[in-house]
Amino acid sequence: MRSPELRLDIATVCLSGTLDDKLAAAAAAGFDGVEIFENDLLVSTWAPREIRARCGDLGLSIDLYQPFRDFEAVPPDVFEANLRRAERKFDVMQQLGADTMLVCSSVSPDAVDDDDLAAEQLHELASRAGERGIRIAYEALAWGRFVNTYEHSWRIVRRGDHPALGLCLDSFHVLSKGSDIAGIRVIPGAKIFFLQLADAPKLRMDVLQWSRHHRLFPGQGAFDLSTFVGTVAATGYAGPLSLEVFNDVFRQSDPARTAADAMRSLVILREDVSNTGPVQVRERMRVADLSTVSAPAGYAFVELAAPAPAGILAAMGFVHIGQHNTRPIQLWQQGDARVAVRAGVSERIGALGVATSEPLVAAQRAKRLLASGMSDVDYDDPAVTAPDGVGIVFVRPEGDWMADFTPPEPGMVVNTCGITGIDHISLTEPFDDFDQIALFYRAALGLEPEPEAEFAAPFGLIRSRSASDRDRRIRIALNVATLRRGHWAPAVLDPQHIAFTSDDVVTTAMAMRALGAPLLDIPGNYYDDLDARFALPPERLDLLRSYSLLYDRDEHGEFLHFYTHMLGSRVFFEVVQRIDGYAGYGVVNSPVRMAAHRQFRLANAPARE
Ligand SMILES: O=C(O)c1ccc(O)c(O)c1
Ligand SMILES: [Mg+2]
Repeated sequence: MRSPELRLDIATVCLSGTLDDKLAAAAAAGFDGVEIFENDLLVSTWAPREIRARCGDLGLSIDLYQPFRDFEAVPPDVFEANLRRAERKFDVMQQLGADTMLVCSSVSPDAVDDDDLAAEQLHELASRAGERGIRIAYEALAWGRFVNTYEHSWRIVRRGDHPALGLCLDSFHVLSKGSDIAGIRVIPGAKIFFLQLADAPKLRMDVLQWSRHHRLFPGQGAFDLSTFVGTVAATGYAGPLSLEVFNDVFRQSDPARTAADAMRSLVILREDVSNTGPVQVRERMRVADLSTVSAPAGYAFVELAAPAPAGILAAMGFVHIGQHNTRPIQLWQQGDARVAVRAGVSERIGALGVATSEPLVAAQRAKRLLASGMSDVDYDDPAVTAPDGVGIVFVRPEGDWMADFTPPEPGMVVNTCGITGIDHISLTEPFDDFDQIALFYRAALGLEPEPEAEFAAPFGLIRSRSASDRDRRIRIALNVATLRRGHWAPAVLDPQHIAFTSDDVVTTAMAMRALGAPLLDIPGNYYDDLDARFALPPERLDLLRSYSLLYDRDEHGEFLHFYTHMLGSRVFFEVVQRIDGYAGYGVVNSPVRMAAHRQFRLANAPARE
C-alpha cells in the first residue's frame, strides 16, 4: 500500500497574533494543516464553523484540536464531569471538522497513580469519541503527574485497547528527558496518531519552564530531531509532521516571518532524514526540488559599503583593480581577498560572493530554503537575500564575474602587505532572529555548526555561533547580544567585520603600520595576562605587544590576529593567522577588541557642543 503524501502542519500556538493572523501565515508559508490550540479558538470572534470555512479557503486542514487536560485516572464524580467536558469539546471539533483530539497526561491533584484506571477511563473516552468519528491521541507531558514518559503513555494506550485511542509523540517531551528512543520502534505506526516536533537548546532548568518558553524549530536547538523523526517514520506512522513550539520571542514576532522560518526548518529536517534516516523512510521524507549543495569553493568577494574605504584598503595593501561597467562598485584585491566596494549605501556588509561550481543550482536551493530573491539590479549572477538582509551571490570559481570590471589606468602601485585571502566574515544579528538566520546560512551554504561561545563584553553578554564547510573555505561567525535593554550601551549598531588571512601576521602588521593603516591599539594589561596564561617567550610577547597583536591557542595550534579601527561606526577589518589548524575565532579576545574600539571612539569623538 502506498502511504499518503507527507503532510506538514504547524500548531497555532507557534505563531503570534489572532487566529486569522496565524492561519494566514501558516497558509502563506505553505503548510498543509494546523493544530488548533484551544486558547486561540476561545478568543476568536469566529465560530468553529467559520474557522473551518476560513481554513478551507486557505487550503488548510485542521488535523488536531488541543490540548484536553487532566482527564484520566480520577474518582468517578470527576470522571463524569470530565466526560461531559469532553463531549462539549467533541461538539466543537465536529464543527471544526477536526478528527483528532490531543489529551495530555494529567497534572491534576485529583489523579491517582493507577494505570488500569487511566486505561479504562481513556477507553471510555475513546469509545465515545469513536462514535463521533473522533480519535484520541494521548501525550505524556514531561512533567505529567504520574505519566511523563512515552513508554508509560504507550503502556496505557495499549492497555486501553480501543481503535480510537492512540499516542501523540512530542519530540520535546521525549528528548528533554533523555529517553531512549529505541523503544519507539516497537510501537505500531498505526497507533501513533500524531507527531509533534520541537527542538530546544540544552538548558539545565525545570522542564515545564524549558518547554513553555524555550522551544525552537527543528535544527535550531540541541536535540537530534533527525534520528527521532526517522525512528517514528520507520514505524509506518503516516500522519503529519507537526511543529509545536512554545517560544516567548515567536509569540511576539511577525507570524509570516515565523511561519517561513518554521517551514525552512522542516525542509532542512526532511533533507537530513532523507539522506541519513532509515532506508524505508528516505523517499517519503525527500523534498522535491531541493538540490543538494555542492561544497563552496570559497569567498569570491565580499561586498562592502562604508564611508571612504579606499584610504584604509590602500593602507592595508589592497589595490583597486577594477570599476564595474554599469554599477557603482569598485573591486579591490590583495592575494585572493577581494572586496567589492559599493558606493552610496549605508555602512554594511552588503553581500557575500560565494564561489561554487553550480551557481544556479546553489541559488535555487537557497530559494527553496525560503530565501528571497535579490533584485537583478544588484547582480547578474544568481543571487538571493538571506533572512538578515545580506545578499549571497553565487559565482563560478573561475572568476568570470570579474570580466564586468574594467581595470583602472595601468601602472598602479602595488603595496601588498601579505594578505592572502578571506578567512571569515562576522555579522551581528538581532536576538530575535539569531537561531533562524544561523540555520539558514548553514543549510544554504552547506556549513556545519561549530561550538557556540558566550563571552562578557563591556556592554553585555554576547553569544557567538560559527559555521564552516568541511574544507574551511567559507566561515561565518554570527554574534548576538543576549539582551538589549536601556540606552546605556553605545549606539554601535550590529558591528560587522571581514577577517583576512595572512601567512605572517607580524610582517603584515608591520607593513600596514608603515603604510599608515589605522590599526587598533591593545592595552598593556592584556599582554601581562597573556604572559601569565601562556608563558610565551619574552621576545615573542614583546613582538605581540609592540604590534598590538592578539593571541589564542587551542588543541590544534595558535592564532594571531589584529584589528583596524571602525571604518565608520560599525564595520572594521581583522587580519588573522592560523597556525597548525587552530579552529576557533579568538573569541576570548573579543571583549578586549570591543573595549579598545570603545576607547578609540571616546578619544576621537567630536567635542560636545
Ligand atoms: O505545555 C503544555 O501544557 C502543553 C500542552 C500541549 C502539548 O502538546 C504540549 O506539548 C505541552
Ligand atoms: Mg505536545
